[in-house]
Amino acid sequence: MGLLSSLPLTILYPGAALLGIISHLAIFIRGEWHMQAPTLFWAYNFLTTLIFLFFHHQHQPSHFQSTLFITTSYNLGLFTSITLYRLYFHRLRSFPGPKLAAITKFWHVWQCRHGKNHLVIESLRQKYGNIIRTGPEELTIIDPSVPAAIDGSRSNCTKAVWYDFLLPEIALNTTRSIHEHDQRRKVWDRGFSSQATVQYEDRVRHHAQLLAKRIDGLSKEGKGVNVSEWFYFFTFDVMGEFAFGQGFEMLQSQKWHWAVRLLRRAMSLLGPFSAVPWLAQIAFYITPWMWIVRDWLGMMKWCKQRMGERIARYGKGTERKDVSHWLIEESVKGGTLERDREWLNGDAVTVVIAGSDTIAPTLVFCFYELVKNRKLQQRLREELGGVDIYDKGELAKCGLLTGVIKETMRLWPAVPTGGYRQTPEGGVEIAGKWVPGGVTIVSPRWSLGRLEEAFERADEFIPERWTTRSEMVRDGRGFQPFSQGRFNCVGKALAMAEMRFVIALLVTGFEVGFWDEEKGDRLLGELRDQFTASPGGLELEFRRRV
Ligand code: HEM
Repeated sequence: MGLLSSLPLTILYPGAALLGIISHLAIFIRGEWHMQAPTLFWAYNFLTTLIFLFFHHQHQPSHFQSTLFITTSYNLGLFTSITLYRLYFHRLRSFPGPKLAAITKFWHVWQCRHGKNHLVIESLRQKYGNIIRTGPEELTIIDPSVPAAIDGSRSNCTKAVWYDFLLPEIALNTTRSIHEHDQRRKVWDRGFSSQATVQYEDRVRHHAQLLAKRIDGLSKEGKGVNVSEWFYFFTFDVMGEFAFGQGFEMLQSQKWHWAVRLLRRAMSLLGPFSAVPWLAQIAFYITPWMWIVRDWLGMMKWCKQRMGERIARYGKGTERKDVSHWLIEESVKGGTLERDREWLNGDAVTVVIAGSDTIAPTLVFCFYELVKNRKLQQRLREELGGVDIYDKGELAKCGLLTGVIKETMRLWPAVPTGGYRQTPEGGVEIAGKWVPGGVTIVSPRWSLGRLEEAFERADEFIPERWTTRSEMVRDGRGFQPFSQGRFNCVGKALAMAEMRFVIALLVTGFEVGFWDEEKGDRLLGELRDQFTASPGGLELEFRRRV
């Protein structure tokens, strides 16, 4: 510090700038830094305060100004170096894309401020083609071969930094360690074996019937049904039971449960801020009082308490088997219940979000398509006419029903752009291009489903492409609504069975149309991509069939 005071400011400022350049080239250029964000934040603040106090102590008349100039010089050096490097020397510099996106992910945050990442990427595709540099270290590749390249059995890709977003919470779908994931997945697979899922089906049916009853009630009162609420009430109630053996009782109370409300508000954070996981770390550690962070932490606390109660019920003979039963059983058997508490809490939240926030939007969009095309609705009803809809096997054989669900998932994917992967250290060839290691790959289902080279009349809803008109699927490799490989959806079979049953129950029970002036404008206009799709409101008329 003595040296600092003897140096003239004309040397001090360029010196600070040089230090900025050196810290980029020697330190920050390597590895991942997002998890260190809170530490760096405090370290920078601490050093700035130290410099300020030093100048103050030296009775410098302009100690505030000198501190400001030193820190600004340092940051100028650091960020100029980062900018020049990312634009002109980076391994991805030859890939096309917006210049600002190559410099900083804040560009993406700004573009996604309204939660429309799926449309942002579509417009980039129109402008730059199918391979776009959407971040300093990120490529978005819209090609049917990408899902297999990043998730297929021969892929060595791992989950990208995005999955650290929710740390310190840990869960099956967020851990980035392949070893940890595979160990945990074995436990989950037991909870989703055919023997286990048979026991959940009763609960799905019970809640679906309650949903139909509520819809019938509203119809008798001459009211429209906002399916963007009711389908969520249904799926969250079912998944609450699977996770904690206790639903949210929204179908009963006919209103949002406060914890689900918190969860959905907190999920909106994933829309714009998915691009900058380090900012989420700063928010979690430094500003836990911020409203949106508070929502998330409040919801987590609620889930932890429910999981605590669920554990207390384990083995008492009164419990009904749910997903948690299998997760808890594994920990009890291994004598690791206390050690596994973080996993159990995180996994419980995963069941709730992964199971409800995916099925609900798929059902909403499915009914949107069925009311737009009443003839299709009628044909579906005819197909279901002679079928025992309570027989899962019979329903699975209904080609048009499955076609309608698949076509919904193609055009309106529940996970529109999410599922980011990171290339392995040695790099990998994707869509005919060599991609170096450590690069995030985005393979957006929203755009893949709309590729004309993969689907004939790609923008049209034609369920027959999955049944009698298979020539309309030119290249089906890109259609992976449940993902594939080791990270694929563990709840796929359950989800398909659940969706088939609810659709069959409602289509055979009701004539469904738009309510009043409704045309679906809000549904699409307010649709947000926040890892899962969050549709706007959709008011429908359900008329009980005789
Ligand atoms: C329409 C329904 C569903 C769709 C479209 C869907 C889609 C997906 C996708 C795309 C992934 C991969 C996500 C990623 O790469 O980060 C995934 C993973 C997962 N899903 Fe689903 N899902 C659905 C329903 C369910 C249900 C009902 C459950 C369970 C109750 C569930 C549980 C999970 C879990 C636990 C994972 C993580 C698997 C792992 O990392 O090993 N999903 N799902």
